[in-house]
Parts: sequence; C-alpha cells; structure tokens
Amino acid sequence: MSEFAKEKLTTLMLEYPKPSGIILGYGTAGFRTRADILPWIMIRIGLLASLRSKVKKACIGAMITASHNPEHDNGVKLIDPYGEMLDQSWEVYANNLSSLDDNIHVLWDYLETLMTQLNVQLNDKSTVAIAYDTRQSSPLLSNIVKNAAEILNTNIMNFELMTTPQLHYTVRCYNDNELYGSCTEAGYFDKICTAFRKLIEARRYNLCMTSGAKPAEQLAIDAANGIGAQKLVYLNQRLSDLLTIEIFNDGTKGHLNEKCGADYVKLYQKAPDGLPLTNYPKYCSIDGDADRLIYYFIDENQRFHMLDGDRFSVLFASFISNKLKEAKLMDQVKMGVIQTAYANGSSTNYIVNTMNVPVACVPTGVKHLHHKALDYDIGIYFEANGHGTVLFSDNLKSKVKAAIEDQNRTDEERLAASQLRVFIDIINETVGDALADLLATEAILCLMNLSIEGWLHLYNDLPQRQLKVAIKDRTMIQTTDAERRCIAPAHLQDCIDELVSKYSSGRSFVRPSGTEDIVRVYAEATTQVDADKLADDIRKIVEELTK
Ligand SMILES: CC(=O)N[C@H]1[C@@H](OP(=O)(O)O)O[C@H](CO)[C@@H](O)[C@@H]1O
Ligand SMILES: [Mg+2]
Repeated sequence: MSEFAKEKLTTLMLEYPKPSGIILGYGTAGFRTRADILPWIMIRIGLLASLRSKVKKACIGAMITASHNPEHDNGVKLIDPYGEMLDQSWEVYANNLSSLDDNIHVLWDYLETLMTQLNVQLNDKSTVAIAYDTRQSSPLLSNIVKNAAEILNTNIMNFELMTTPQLHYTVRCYNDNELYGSCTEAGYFDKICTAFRKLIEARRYNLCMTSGAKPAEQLAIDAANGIGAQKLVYLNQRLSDLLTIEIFNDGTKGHLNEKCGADYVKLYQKAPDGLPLTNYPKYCSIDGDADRLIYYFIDENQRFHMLDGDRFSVLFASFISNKLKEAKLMDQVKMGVIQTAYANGSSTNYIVNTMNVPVACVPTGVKHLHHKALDYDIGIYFEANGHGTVLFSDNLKSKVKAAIEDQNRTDEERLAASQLRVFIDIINETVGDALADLLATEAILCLMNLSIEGWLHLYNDLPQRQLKVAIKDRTMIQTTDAERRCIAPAHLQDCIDELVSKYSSGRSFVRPSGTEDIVRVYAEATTQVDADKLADDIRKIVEELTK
C-alpha cells in the first residue's frame, strides 16, 4: 500500500494516541465509553468503515453517539448497506483493530493482511456517511473518523447533526438508489409526514362530519436535551394542523439525558425533570439520539401511567392484524412479534392468547430482535425500553399492492390494503425510530379511535422489578434459552426455580449486562410487594453463588 497513506496514518495516530491499558470491545452499542478516551478508536473505526464499504461496494454509515448515556460519554456504531447494524462477523475485525498496540507498523501490517484476506485494494471505491448527536465531543470524534477513512481513499458524506435512525434511513436510501426514499433529511421528513397526513386526514374528515371539527392532537415531548429536540421542530412545521407538539428539555437549559429522556422515565417509572405534568392529555420521552420512545399520562386520580415498548408491540400488532383481516390478507401472510425476556409476561400472554399472534423471544439487544423479525412477512419488534420497529417483507408489500389494484375486491378490502401501504411508509424499517414510531402511534390511535387510557387498558401489566447487582466477575453468570435460564454457576437455576415456584405468576431471570459491569435481576409476580421480594431473594442467591 502507499507510503503516503502510511505517513498520514502515522500522523493521525501520533495526534490521538491510544491510552495505555485500555480495553474496548465492540458491543451492542458499538464502541462506547468516556468521550475523552475515545479519539484513538475513531481512527480504527474509520479504517474499518472504509474497508467494509470497499467489500460491500456500498455506502457504510458511522454514527457518533452514546444514546441515553451521560453527556461525558460518546461512542460510534457502524451501519451496514441496508441500514441495518454492522454484521456480527465484522465485530471480530472491530475488536481485533481495537486490541492492536498503538504502533503504526502493527496497525499497518494488520490492515494489509485484512485487505488481502478481504480481497480489496486501497484504490477501490468506498463511501462512508457520518452523522453525530449533540454532544460537545461529537464534531471532533466524527472528524477523526473522516480523516482516517480518507487515508484509504474514501468518499465522505458528512450529514453532521442527525438522529441515529435518520442516518440508518439515509444509508439505506443511498444504497438502493433512493427506492426506499430520497437520501436527505428533507426526504426523510417528506416520506413520514406525507404518509401520516394521508393516513389520518380521511379519518379526521369523517369524524368531523359526525362530531364537528377536531382540534389538532396535543402532545408534550421530553426530548432529553438531545438531537431529537431540533428534529421534532420539523414535525411541528409540517403537521401543525394535525399534531401540536410542545417540546420540553430541548437542550437550551438542562443537560443531555440528565434526569430526563426515555431511559430515565422507563427505569424510574416517573416523569422527567423539566416537563411539568399539567395540561396535556399525553406525554412522551425520547432518548439522546432519538431511537427510543416512551408514552405516559396522568389519570383523573393523578396516577402516573407509562406505556413502554411492550405496549407498542401490542398496539402495532392490533392495528396491523385488523387491517390484514379487513383486507382479507390475514391467511396469506406470516406475522409475528419479537420480544426479549424483559417483556412483561402480561403482554406476551395478550399477544399470544388474545390476539393469536405468535411471539418469539430472543436475547437482549436490537440486533437479535431485528434479525429474528426478518423471518416474518410482518415482524414487529420492540425492546421493553421503547426501541423497536416493524419489518415488512417484499412478499407482503406485493400482496398489499395487488390487493389495492384488484378490482374484484370490495371497497372496504381495498381501503384497508391501502391504509396498510401508507402505514408502511411511516415506519422506518431500518431501525427503531422515536419520530417515526411517534407518528405511527398517533396514526393508529386516531384510526382505531383509541384514547391513551383505552390503549393502556388493553391488558394489565404484571408488577415487575429490575435490580442491578455488582459482582466480582459478571462472566461467571452464563445463560441459555434467550437468556431466560442460567447454566452457570451450578445450582443457580435450581435455586431460582425453587424461589419462583413460591409466587403466583412468578417469573425471574438473571443475566450479565452487555453494556455495564453488573448483573441484572428481573422478577415479576401478581403484586408489587411479591415482585420486589422475589427480585431481592434472587439477588441474595446471585451474590452468594458468585462470591
Ligand atoms: C434491560 C435493558 O434495558 N437492557 C438494555 C441494555 O443492555 P444490557 O445488556 O442489559 O446492558 O442496553 C442495550 C443497548 O442500548 C439495550 O438494547 C438493552 O435493552
Ligand atoms: Mg438511543
């Protein structure tokens, strides 16, 4: 490879040296840690993005964000050609690059070997699309990714401030010649806003005829002081006659994700700071990079109620299966909901037994849910924390199109099919997207004539408790069966089984976190007291058996 490129890489490495003793792995969230110790890894990820692009002959995305983590953290994740997360087989290269010593010869040798193995050349075409969230550290980190990728002759598209799902969407559009949508932020808003308007305008017109003009739906949103605040403004501009969004925690005062955002609300089951619970029928929180969404409201007795990812699965599955039935397409497509073990048992029960939709359980982490969702014509997935989306197969899309065009079908059947087609356009199929999911949720509530209370009362959650337990080595805990059962340490599962059997509707599991140095305990039971007690009993067993 060229000496010139090697010299440039040397300069960059000298400018951003790897701190001694640091070990950083490419996990569920890509590379993520404190921002001040991240610059060196941005060099390596820039090189990797470039190689991935050369191999796939497609644009690869690099998103700089640490999502719901504090402002002082940051991270980077790569996005594959169809807007999906980096293929797992490449996480190995990411980890290899991360573990190499900070020595130009070592890094250069590895690059040359990898390029031979992957059969790519320095001059092969490559394109990397970069975007970042609002963290102070983001512009510098993104610039290092850019400089590193350019050493391998890569064309850079810098989208600067974007939400994570916007970049996933943009990469997909770029690579499929804009079949999925136009490859700009304007194109993104155009697609989801036009579909939203189409879907609900007719319905609102009918309602208006029967019960008078309907005012715009009102929502108050906590934007976690992150990038979402800037982007929600576009929804307001385009949809103000249908949806009035008041944006709180917009970054002008508070700190990113500090006592606010979807993660905070889900974890503490209470309203965020900076968003007074007055006057609004519905509230939402998104996270720092706007890929998670949580709804909540206060009932007439001043009680706080939260609607999380499980609730989105139920709502989306209800709407879609209604439309499939109305369009007489139900028998021709395979639909499924994908959850993790953290899904409330009541939601699973409702989906399987009341809605008759199959549920698959997979290990924690969006990539597992997304991957499994591809097995269905309609794969609906949400993590309980509010991250999720729906995937529609080509088979489903062509069946829907054929139904719309089939003159032998009734008007009702064709209307349902066309509503389904428009609904597909609101959804960001590449990844969970708070903005797209918000519009999809509002459209469904309007079309199903469902209030937020009505949505909540579809089923009752089982009380649950989650605990974080610090142990000396979390790898001592090993799991199987989509993390629902422990295989190590010995006897832990027997003890869990015995404790769980003492509680009515009891369920509990233990797994090591993939993102924090802790073990998570989950428990649910018929009462909150029982769920708390079960979780605490399991915590003691975990501590005892991992001493
Ligand atoms: C219980 C829980 O919320 N776990 C989160 C958390 O993973 P852990 O492996 O549990 O730390 O972070 C992941 C990445 O953001 C997210 O996908 C997942 O849902
Ligand atoms: Mg996020």
